[in-house]
Amino acid sequence: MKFQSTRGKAPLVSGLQALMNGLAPDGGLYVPAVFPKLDFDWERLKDASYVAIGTQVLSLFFDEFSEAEITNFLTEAYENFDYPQKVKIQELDSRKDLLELFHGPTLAFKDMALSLLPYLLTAAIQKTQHKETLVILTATSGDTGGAALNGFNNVTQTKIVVYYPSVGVSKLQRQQMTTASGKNTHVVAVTGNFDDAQKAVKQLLIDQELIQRMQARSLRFSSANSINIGRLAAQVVYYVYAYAQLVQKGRLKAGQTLDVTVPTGNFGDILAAYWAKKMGLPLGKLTVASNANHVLTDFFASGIYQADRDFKVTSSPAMDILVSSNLERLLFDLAGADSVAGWMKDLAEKQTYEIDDKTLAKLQKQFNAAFCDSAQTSQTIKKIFTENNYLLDPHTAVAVAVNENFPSPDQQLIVSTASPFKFAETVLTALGQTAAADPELNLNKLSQFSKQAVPAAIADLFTKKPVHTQKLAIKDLRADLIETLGL
Ligand SMILES: N[C@@H](CCOP(=O)(O)O)C(=O)O
Repeated sequence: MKFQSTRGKAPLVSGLQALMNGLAPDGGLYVPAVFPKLDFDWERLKDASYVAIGTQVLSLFFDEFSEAEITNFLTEAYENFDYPQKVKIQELDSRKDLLELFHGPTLAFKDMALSLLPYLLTAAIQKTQHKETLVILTATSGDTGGAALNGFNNVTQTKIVVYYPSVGVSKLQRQQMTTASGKNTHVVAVTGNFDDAQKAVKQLLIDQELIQRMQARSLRFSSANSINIGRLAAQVVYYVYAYAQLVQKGRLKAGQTLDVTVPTGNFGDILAAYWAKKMGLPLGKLTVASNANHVLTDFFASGIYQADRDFKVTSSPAMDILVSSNLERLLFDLAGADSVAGWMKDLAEKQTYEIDDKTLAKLQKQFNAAFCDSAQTSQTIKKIFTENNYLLDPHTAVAVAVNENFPSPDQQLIVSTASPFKFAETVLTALGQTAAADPELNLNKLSQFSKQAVPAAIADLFTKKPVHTQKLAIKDLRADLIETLGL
């Protein structure tokens, strides 16, 4: 399998190369040159394990690895998940199921890909006989950072660098990042928002002067964000697994249409659903659920992407994003590299672009999009707890609320991206409880109120002392990297 850039100006590369590069040298994102098709034998798949389905899907993307190698990566990556099947399907009502993707070590869906990416990357380094250390640049609005730091913790031949916004992330997300103990970690709070950090990362990844200095020190950039193809491929797996499980449970007949709703920020998770559909999975409408930063809702309605607007800090911080990177991959699929290159140039220069009517019509045929503000998010948390005795985190609550906007005859899958304990303060307040200033106390309060145990993965998190206390302006990140890497 070869990979091409969405902007059409970079050479075709192998899967191993695409994994290591992270971003294509022309600033575009890697996509499969020819889309693989899955063989859906539901009689067999309905009883298959997550690892077995993962092996089948990932072998199509990364044929440089043997099936046995991929099975080993997946087995080891998900070894410490707190749910034996790795992801859980939770029935909400007769037509709706939640897909819980937060049973990994940092309690967010990011663990699904970021527990695996270190295995894929280190194997790619070995197979291509590269001697360099990978410097993995990562921008986060809260969840990716913790998951990347955990996944790459002390992984040989890697150094993991995380930039997070100093304002907006939850106390628990901050604690996960600032207490990362790996010797290969560098974590910086930035005085800017996620978009500023992501823009800086993308610029650094293709900074030729820096790349040359790195080469002289036997260092090489990669990324742990969903711009990395390894993230996307790993996320396709859970849609296939979820479908198989719904068939197994009798919630779906093989071949029946399943609609999917995804709380969306950087567009990686919903793009993975679109790719699964392209590979032949019988998915229907894909619903893009946004919070008060509803740039995507407006775009799907009008065809105008308008990033130049107020950035809002909301109760669903991981989705506080105005420039959704992976939308570029979707647009490439619908309109091709020349159009994408032009739109991305407009976005960089004018913070806006407008797609043509034909592309907009194609988008609207496949996607719904709507948003929900923080007040509706709270109401949804309360309603679902009262009616279903089920605790939603704020991001999932956004998706549950938005899903209500789109009545459909088809079965619904709503992606549940984080544990409610990651956002205990917000969840307690939504439930009418008084949240304390002390985040550890809130974990216990939420546990008592909901009669659910605090997840073991975070039980002693607040006993750890933060070791990463650096705070920098975006303009100083390059100089800091030069100093940190000894360039
Ligand atoms: N929601 C993310 C933002 C980064 O997205 P990614 O999927 O590209 O890593 C976060 O929580 O950091």
